[in-house]
Amino acid sequence: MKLIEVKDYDEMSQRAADCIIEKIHSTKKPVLGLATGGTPKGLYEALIHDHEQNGTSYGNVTSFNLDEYIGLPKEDPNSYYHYMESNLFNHIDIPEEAVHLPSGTKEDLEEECKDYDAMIEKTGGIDLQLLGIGENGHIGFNEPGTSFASGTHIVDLAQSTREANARYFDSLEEVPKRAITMGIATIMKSREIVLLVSGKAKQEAMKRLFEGDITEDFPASILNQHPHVTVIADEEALGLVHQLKAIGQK
Ligand SMILES: O=P(O)(O)OC[C@H]1O[C@](O)(CO)[C@@H](O)[C@@H]1O
Repeated sequence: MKLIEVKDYDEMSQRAADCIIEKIHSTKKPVLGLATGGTPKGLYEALIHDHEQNGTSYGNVTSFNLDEYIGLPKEDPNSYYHYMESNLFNHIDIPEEAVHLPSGTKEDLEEECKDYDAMIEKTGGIDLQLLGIGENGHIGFNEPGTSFASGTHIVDLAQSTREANARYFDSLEEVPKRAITMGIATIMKSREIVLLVSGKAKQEAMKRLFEGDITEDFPASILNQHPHVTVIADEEALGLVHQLKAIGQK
């Protein structure tokens, strides 16, 4: 894994935007894997700014999001579909038919999982997958214990994940208990992965990631086996990693 150490959230967002813009310019029909959560919001703002100022076009881009809550329709303000529209898609020129999120409202969710993986394959696979990380090491909504062989699937959300995401809802009770997520194997098939990490709350997760033990108890650890991962992390997130290095150098 390549590590880019940055000062703070804003620098992380700009560096990540640069990676994506470069990918769009250098790829004929770029396929982007996109993420939600608090972490990529600044990156999306930077992409919108660049689109407005420099005219970077998303006319040839196809996107696949990592995950969606089960039971929330697209219009729900807490659905990830709504998040993507308001934080990115409504402000760039990506064609409506080119954006994909797994649906959490289909009657046959098992079929939706299979269709989602098939659709990614059909477009030729993901060129660049953006990831955030949960404090427990989840990527997408793949909670600890998820099989590394998993394709897109339905998950029961960990209580800690529901609590962390309750800040976006009126109450914890309103946070859905299940989600549909790209699996670990789906994510690992991406040709390139960019993991964004910011803030003190992610220190422990960064320490575990860079310690390098690969275990399903810590889903992000599998990234150590991917040939092309860039981690863009800020000083706060790297606090414990720096301490580890300092101890190793003594
Ligand atoms: O970016 P945040 O809000 O810290 O969330 C981290 C991770 O948790 C999720 O929001 C899921 O809980 C992911 O989408 C994200 O990558």
